[in-house]
Amino acid sequence: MNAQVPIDSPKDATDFADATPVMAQYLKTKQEHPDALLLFRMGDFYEIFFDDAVVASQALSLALTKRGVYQGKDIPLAGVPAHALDAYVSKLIRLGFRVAVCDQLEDPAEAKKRGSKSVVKRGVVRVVTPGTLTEDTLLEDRGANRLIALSSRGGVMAIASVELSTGDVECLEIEPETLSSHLSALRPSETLVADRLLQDEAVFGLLKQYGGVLQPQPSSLSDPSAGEQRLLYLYGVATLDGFGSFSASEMSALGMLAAYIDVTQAGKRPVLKPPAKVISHNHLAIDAATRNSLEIDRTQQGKREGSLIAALDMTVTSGGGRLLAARLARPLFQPDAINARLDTVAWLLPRRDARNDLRHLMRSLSDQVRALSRLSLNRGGPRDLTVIQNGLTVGETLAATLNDAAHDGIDPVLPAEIDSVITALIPSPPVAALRARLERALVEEPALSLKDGGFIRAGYSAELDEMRGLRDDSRQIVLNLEQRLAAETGIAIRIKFNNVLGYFIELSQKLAEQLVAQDTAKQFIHRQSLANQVRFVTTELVDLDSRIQRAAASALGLEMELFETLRDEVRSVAPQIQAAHDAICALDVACANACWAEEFDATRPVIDDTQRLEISRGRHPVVCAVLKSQGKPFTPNDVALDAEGAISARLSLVTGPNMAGKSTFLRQNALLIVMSQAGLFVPAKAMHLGVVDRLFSRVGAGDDLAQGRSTFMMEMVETAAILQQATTRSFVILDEIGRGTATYDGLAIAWACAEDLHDRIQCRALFATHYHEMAVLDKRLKALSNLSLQAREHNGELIFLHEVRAGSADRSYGVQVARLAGMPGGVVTRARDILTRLEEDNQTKLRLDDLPLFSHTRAPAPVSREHSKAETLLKSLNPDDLSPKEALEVIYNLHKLVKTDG
Ligand SMILES: Nc1ncnc2c1ncn2[C@@H]1O[C@H](COP(=O)(O)OP(=O)(O)OP(=O)(O)O)[C@@H](O)[C@H]1O
Repeated sequence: MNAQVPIDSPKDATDFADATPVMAQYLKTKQEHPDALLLFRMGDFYEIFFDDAVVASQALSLALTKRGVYQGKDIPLAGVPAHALDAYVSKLIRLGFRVAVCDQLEDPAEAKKRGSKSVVKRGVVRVVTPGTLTEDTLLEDRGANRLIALSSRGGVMAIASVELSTGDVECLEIEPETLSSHLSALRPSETLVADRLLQDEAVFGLLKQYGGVLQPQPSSLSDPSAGEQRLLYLYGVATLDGFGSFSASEMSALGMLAAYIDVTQAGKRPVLKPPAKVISHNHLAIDAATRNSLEIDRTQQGKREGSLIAALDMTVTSGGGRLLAARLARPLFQPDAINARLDTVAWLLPRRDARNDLRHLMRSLSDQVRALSRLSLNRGGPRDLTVIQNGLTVGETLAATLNDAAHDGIDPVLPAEIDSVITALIPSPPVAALRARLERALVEEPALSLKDGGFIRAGYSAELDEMRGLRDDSRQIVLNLEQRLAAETGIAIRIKFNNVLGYFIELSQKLAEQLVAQDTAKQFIHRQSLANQVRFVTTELVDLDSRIQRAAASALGLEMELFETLRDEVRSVAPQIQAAHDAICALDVACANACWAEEFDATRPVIDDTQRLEISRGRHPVVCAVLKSQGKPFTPNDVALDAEGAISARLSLVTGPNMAGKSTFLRQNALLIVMSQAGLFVPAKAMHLGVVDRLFSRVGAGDDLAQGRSTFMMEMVETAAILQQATTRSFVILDEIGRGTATYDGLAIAWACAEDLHDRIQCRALFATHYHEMAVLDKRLKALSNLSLQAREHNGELIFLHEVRAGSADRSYGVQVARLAGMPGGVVTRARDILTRLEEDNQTKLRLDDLPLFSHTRAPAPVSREHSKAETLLKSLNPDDLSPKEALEVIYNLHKLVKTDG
């Protein structure tokens, strides 16, 4: 949802004559951020005024009150405690709002020095939007959070994408018809798009569906040359030459991102990697409908549980989890690149001990790049430094472990990926120096917040140690004073502290009265009376208080300075930290796949650029795991397809009873292709894959009522897209095309699609159908074969074998499956009866191998219907004549009859 914030704040508010100085400051800030909810820091709260207050109070269930008057009207007010900001912002973001956070930029005491009426300086420190989150509390652990920009120049479309929390930036040129494929691979949380492009209905429709929150941008922001300037500023470089060359549309998209980052981060520059240029043709294209139907990263119900990634993900770091998801979202196309990934898994597979050591080490890591991103945006704390330190230390140990494994004599050839992982993890001299410094500087478990201090180790800075000494000594002096006053007065004096009064003496009412009655009472100055307590200070205590505050403030101030120095040092080696992090993610993914391969007996696919697909004893990675967890077996199946038709058919028709496993078989083969091209081992005995350029799946669509399309219409739209876009190198699975319409229309459409796939497109394809009549196609189409899944009837029971065999099935056993599903016995018997008659009828009326002739068909003749025994019994009764006992008897009789009927 892209929530619009209604703004009722004064529009012509240039002079704010009627406003108090603080309100004028608020109104001016609001004018600069009209589209965001403004959270305005006042003391310990973020206050929200005017219509924002009304909206926020509803969205966050806050009390709506009022404070002051503007132009004769009360000003509505809501507020959230400053310490709980993240939680509230997160809720607002989830609801689709943009939130501008306006902070106090100086200590109120500073402002007071300028005069009693002066206002504390405030400014918007960031605008929080769904695509620009950086806080762990606001982000999903294993999910990417991308902001993208879509642009079109001279007929060329481009997407630029940034993940602010990890620093990943990329851009790519795309063909307009592949927009859905790219959007569904990137899954942006927020999309920037030039106003002009939104007028294109097709683009708008896709963005609405897959683009997250849309942020239309004026065309001035999509100008490529202005974009270049913004990029230079964002990266703090004088030229972009080092980044490679970008087309006008890529530059326009990158420029939109840069402008948006500048606004939302209030001018702070995150550490970003140079934009990686993605070449669409180097990847397997998977359109949105296919991705959805294959349930790669989530099920059709939107859950991770039950998806391919959930079944495969054995990574131990969140970065590794994100990388695995990214690799599955965008598998590769070049055999060399795929084989390079597979080499790594193959190398790790036999080294079980080393793998366990590596995984154990990686488990101790926190998200380094997210910590780095927060530090670069001045949002990080001491714990983020610890995360970096730990990452560098563990990285070095990982490199050493890999080095040892490389010399274990099992296989002298080191895969290129492992080699580059080791290189990235061995620290350069400045990184090693930083690690050593962080180790010396930081305490083991620093506080979360910078303001709490105490994170710098004693002994790191002599100056800090001295100030802390002073502060701690003063505390001892307070204790001494407490004891002395107690001795002098004979009263158990307690010295306490709070932020308002500083140090004070607190006594119960009774003790206070005793104190006041004494001669010594003069030195005690009354400060406050509460219900049961009275508070005093003494001049000595006030003096001591300010000394302590000064020492504590200077110690904290110095700690902050030390923090900033360390942070800048971290920032200066950001590229090396990012490279080490990326290396760990790649290692994690490879180790995870090796572990998965070991547990699920997976194999390395042979990848080349033939046009074959041969799988021996393949298994569906998700269904097989589910059945395994229930202690049930999964039946492996083979497939052999060759687009050139040399070693096998290129198109197989798959028939078989309902529930026999047709859909599972189709999807399993598509998923094994996705896994192989993502560089992962696959659940099969053997697999040979000639790389696929585009993968298409049309499997059981649901209604898309939101778009006003029926099931059948959706099915036709998706099938049309497949037939228009598939190439000889594509792989297509079509499941029960045409089932959503009248039988003959459906059969005609399915038939024509199969012919088109076979004759014109000539790609590898599996086509499941219940139209058994289509089996005769194998006589006409030379590269088409029939496969079927078998079921047997045994003692009236239907037994599914889940085994794929050559040849076609002759029956669907739909009626038996209906019975298994618990359909009432009477309906099943009746259906069986109708089926027999329809079959007899069809045999005389239809000759479907002459398909074009079958349009002269008649609807089947109505079938006479006999009453069941239960119905006859019921008809013979008059309920009014029955006693309760007789009625009960009738129920028992009916039950018996229905059981025998069923
Ligand atoms: N190879 C297999 N080994 C074991 N069980 C299987 C296998 N394939 C499928 N199954 C089981 O059979 C169920 C039905 O499979 P599936 O949905 O693929 O059948 P179908 O033939 O497509 O059915 P329909 O024609 O009704 O859509 C699955 O949920 C799974 O539990």
